[in-house]
Amino acid sequence: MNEEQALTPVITAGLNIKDDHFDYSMAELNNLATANQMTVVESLVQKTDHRDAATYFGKGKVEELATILADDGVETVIINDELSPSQIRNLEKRTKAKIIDRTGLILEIFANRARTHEARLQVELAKLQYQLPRLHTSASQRLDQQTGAGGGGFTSRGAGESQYELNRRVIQNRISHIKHELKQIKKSDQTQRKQRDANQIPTIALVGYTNAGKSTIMNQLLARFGDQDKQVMVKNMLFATLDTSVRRLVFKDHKQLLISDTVGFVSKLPHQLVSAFRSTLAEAASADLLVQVVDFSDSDRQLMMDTTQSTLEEIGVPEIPMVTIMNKADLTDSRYPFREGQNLIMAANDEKSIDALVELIKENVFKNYVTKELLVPFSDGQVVSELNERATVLNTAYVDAGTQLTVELPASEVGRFETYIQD
Ligand SMILES: Nc1nc2c(ncn2[C@@H]2O[C@H](COP(=O)(O)OP(=O)(O)OP(=O)(O)O)[C@@H](O)[C@H]2O)c(=O)[nH]1
Ligand SMILES: [Mg+2]
Repeated sequence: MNEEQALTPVITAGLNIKDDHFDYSMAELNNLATANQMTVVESLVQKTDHRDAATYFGKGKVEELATILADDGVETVIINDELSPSQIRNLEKRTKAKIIDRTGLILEIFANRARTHEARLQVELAKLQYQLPRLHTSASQRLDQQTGAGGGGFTSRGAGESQYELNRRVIQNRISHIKHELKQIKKSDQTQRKQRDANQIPTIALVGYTNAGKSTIMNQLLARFGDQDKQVMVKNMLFATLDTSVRRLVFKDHKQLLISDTVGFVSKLPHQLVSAFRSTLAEAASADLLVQVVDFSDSDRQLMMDTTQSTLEEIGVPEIPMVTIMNKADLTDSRYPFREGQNLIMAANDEKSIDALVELIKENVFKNYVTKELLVPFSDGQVVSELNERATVLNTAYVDAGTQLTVELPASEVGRFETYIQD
């Protein structure tokens, strides 16, 4: 992203209807705006007990908003909620500004940030689904049928079809086209995952609120146990990661696992994006262990953990064992690394913390491992190489009858080596 790009000045506005977390969600809205190359000039809040059906804010507040916009010379307003299409239209009419609701803003961030083909398709799909009910039906939108204007070039208008109907049809066609393409991608992803499952390498997934430090932790693990060249992007910004990256970690004892870094969650996730998340998080859904990363230095962390939990449920991630990492402890007074059952207080940039994290992960992922003594005749040399590759060989000795090994291996694998096991 071009850091030099000019920032768009905006005013953020919210309606507080007895919401205990209102200040938090307004602060988050401002961060979302910042993440979308905007600069928040002013924030406007109305405390009320209902939303106005026509203009969302009450009449007085709308006037106040229009005055502030004129005084500040700002032309864009971001609203902390999903508005109905007519509320957006009415507000635009009365304020003469461009109105973007929270959903629209998050969709814009995703659209600007998506990199892979799949992520781009997912975001386009979400945007089209958001646009569909927001198409204008007013008479002014009905263009002369002979001009064929605005038809997108690849479809022609049927007899008696209005511009509105045409736009609708173009969007619907595009939606089914994208859905089809996504299905194909999903199929090949599933094949890849099946292959990984067949390789029996356990997988873990980093999940949690946006900006908690998932990618930073991924990179620290890669630096020590993976491919240094395969680092992922870290940024102090909401939604730095949008695509899932899967990497391999190999520990000194030969045990290996696959780790995936995923998109972060945010409160009030637009429902149009839920399926985009579902597909991005398919890696998490099939993981053996979820590593929830929490920003321990944030006073709203409980809310973030609740959001993580409800988002995982919403996108249909099944009950998978989870450990919780209280990250960024260096910004708190807490002692770290500090382990408490399945929780760990740590800091991503602290070596001892990473050691403790690896220990916690290994305990959970490799818990069904057993240690066995094996005697492999020299004639079965390939078994020794297989064990060296796939199991943790703790000791090797050569005796007259063959190779004697002490190995640690998954209980599920024991059967395959039954004939060599000595007891
Ligand atoms: N002080 C401190 N900062 C951290 C720590 N871990 C991560 N950060 C910072 O927090 C910011 C966000 O880190 P990321 O790793 O990008 O967070 P993420 O969870 O991947 O965020 P998304 O990709 O947006 O979901 C960056 O500026 C990191 O340098 C930590 O333990 N201590
Ligand atoms: Mg990230």
